[in-house]
Amino acid sequence: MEKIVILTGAGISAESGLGTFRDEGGLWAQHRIEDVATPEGFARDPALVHRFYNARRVQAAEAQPNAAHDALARLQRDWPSEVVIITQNVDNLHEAGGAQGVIHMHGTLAGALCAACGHRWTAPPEMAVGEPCPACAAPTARPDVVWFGEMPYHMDAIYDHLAGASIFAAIGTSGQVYPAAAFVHEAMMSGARTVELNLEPSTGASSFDEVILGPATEAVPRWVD
Ligand SMILES: CC(C)NC(=O)[C@H](Cc1c[nH]c2ccccc12)NC(=O)[C@H](CCCC/N=C(/NCCC(=O)O)S[C@H]1O[C@H](COP(=O)(O)OP(=O)(O)OC[C@H]2O[C@@H](n3cnc4c(N)ncnc43)[C@H](O)[C@@H]2O)[C@@H](O)[C@H]1O)NC(=O)OCc1ccccc1
Repeated sequence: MEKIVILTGAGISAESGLGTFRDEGGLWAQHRIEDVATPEGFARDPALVHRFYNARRVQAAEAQPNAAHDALARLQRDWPSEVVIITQNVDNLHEAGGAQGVIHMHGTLAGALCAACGHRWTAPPEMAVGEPCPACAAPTARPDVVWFGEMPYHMDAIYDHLAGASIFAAIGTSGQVYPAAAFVHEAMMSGARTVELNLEPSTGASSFDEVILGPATEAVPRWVD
């Protein structure tokens, strides 16, 4: 039976009230990537970075999954074969929508990470500079997210899933950040049928067999059902 692999981006959470990165007034319009989403930025000004992620953590905690998240969870339940969801998003709206085993390749807002010993724990709503690690007590707690220049999480598992995909779908992503933006090529190489669902054609739209345009809360349930 056909294995489905799905990659999601900020666009799937936009209608849940979580800003995307590159759209008008998006996160990157308000903040310089270099300052808030790089290890160098964190070393330079950890207070600024914690403020950025604390605000997003509080916002994400109040957000509700939308019809697109729900539809993917339903597909996972009803499809007779494996449906794998890989997300670039650091919110947990897929899980809140009922999805299982979601692969967070860029980490999660809900997690804290010790930059000294690698210990992970549940992040408090507001992380503070110098927060001690519960394992080694080093004052080097950081958000458990993948910053630019850092290796994304679960890459081996992701490449295995892409190699076995019969259907690859990219939903709500602009296709501008790597290695996620290259997953469509990995999937095509293993003979998968590829479809993009987005508000507008992404940077990599021409690489897909099919492009379905529209808001995720309309396009995704229609594609699933
Ligand atoms: C800017 C870009 C050129 N730079 C990179 O890609 C860099 C460098 C790089 C690596 N390889 C390259 C090759 C070429 C060029 C550059 C590179 N990549 C890295 O540094 C990565 C690490 C990148 C991760 C950075 N962290 C993020 N997030 C976590 C933190 C945080 O969230 O704060 S990235 C962050 O931005 C990206 C945003 O993209 P989208 O989610 O697509 O969001 P965007 O706003 O752009 O687009 C939204 C889309 O939705 C649509 N939309 C809007 N509303 C709706 C709606 N309602 N319905 C449907 N669609 C909608 C819009 O039309 C739009 O198309 C996401 O990945 C998101 O996680 N690490 C790495 O490469 O390690 C080595 C390596 C290499 C190979 C293999 C293994 C390792």
